[in-house]
Amino acid sequence: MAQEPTQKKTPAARKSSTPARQSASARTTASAGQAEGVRRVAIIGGNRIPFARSNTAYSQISNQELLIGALRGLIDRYGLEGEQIGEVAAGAVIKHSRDFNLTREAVLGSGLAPETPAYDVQQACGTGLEAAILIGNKIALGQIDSGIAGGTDTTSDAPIGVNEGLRKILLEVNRKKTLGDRMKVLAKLRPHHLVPLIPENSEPRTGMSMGEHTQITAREWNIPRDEQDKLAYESHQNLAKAYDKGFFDDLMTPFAGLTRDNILRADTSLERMAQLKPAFDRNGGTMTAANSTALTDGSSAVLMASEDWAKAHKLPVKAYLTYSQTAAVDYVNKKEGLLTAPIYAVPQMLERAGLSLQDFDFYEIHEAFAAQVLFTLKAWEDEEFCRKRLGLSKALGSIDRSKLNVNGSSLATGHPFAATGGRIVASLAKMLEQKGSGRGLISICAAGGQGVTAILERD
Ligand SMILES: CC(=O)SCCNC(=O)CCNC(=O)[C@H](O)C(C)(C)COP(=O)(O)OP(=O)(O)OC[C@H]1O[C@@H](n2cnc3c(N)ncnc32)[C@H](O)[C@@H]1OP(=O)(O)O
Repeated sequence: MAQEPTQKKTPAARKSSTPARQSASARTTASAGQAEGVRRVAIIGGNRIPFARSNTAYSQISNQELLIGALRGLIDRYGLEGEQIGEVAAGAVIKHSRDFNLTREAVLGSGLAPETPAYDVQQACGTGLEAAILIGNKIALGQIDSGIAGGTDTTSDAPIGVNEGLRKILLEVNRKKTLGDRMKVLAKLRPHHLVPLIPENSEPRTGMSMGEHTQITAREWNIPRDEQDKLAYESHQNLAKAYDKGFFDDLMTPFAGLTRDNILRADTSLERMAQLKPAFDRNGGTMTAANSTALTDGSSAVLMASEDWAKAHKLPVKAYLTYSQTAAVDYVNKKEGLLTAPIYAVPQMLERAGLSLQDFDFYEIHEAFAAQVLFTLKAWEDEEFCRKRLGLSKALGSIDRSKLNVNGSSLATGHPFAATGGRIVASLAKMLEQKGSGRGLISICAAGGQGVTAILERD
């Protein structure tokens, strides 16, 4: 990497400069060395609806209905009909202005007790995981005993805004009291005012899409096309196998005629993938429709609780949320890679947990793009980068790739932005339950140069 170091602080210096964040976000709760008065945060289980390629099965369905779909399945699975839950935190990355508190509206339509408080969270693609961390911290501190974290997104039903000129005219019309005055304002209307504002998948400060940003970082890290295609291919194979062995039977409820993610291509081949044209840079770009996530509609929800609440409800605990960490990079002035923040968040979290990168049974690295996963792993293997940029004494090292995204990830499931965190938390908790004990790492990159990471454990 040619860029200048941006994080020169030693881990100790970092620690003293952000005391409040450490206590609140780093240690949600833990089995060992647990702070007094901090409770363990149990993951009871999750539910999602099958994810759908945009403009397919859910094209006529709103975000609110999608979120209700995930909540309904969770309510049925865990006997929560009419139950008052401590809090529900969820969100959508793209929502209509009418959905000012989308989560509350979804709760009112879900079958949970109407006295259940609910609110929206927004942390781009990290929304679902951030919601789980929020709920987890409140459970850990004894502020609530149970909670649901979730997320939903639909790019099929994306809001279309009126352009600035028309908006100003309409507001002015609204302020006028007489018909005559209103007509005078309306007379200012010109054809160009009718051009709509279509939502864009681009960063407001650069005007570049996430794919364009990521293609630049992929090039800086020399991530070959065939490695990206292979990762995408394996994601599809792993997801197909997970369906075949019934992994999703108690993690998913059919919705609007779908019983499986319809982005999954169990029959794709590396040869077919190799033929695809670059999607974000025609001049030698390595990222394509196959090794990038497709635009997706879907939702997810995860039930979390204190151990006492779980016991009282006779609900077994699948895993515990023990650590979390968010980080951000300066992709505007320092030109750091837009989706590189998890590269920083993970070592900070590991340091606090007293763990190494190799101390995990499962790695769930959200596949925003295959290249993002690959440059994240490459950065952790790069001694110079780890010393200069992460303030470490040596490289974090490699992971055992057979433990990575073993039941498929976003390239195969799709990525309805805010729903991805809930999908991953629920799947990982189940993987730990199936294994009997162990530890899993979650890493999610997000727009705005941010990253949200967490650790789940089962003892
Ligand atoms: C923090 C974050 O998470 S950032 C990530 C946020 N998400 C994004 O930015 C979304 C990025 N993705 C996109 O913008 C779009 O999906 C794009 C631009 C990559 C591709 O869009 P499209 O060109 O509309 O994709 P489309 O589905 O039509 O696929 C194009 C071709 O690839 C083929 N294809 C797609 N996936 C595969 C696959 N796995 N195997 C084989 N062929 C495939 C399709 O069949 C299609 O072929 P055709 O042209 O012969 O019909």
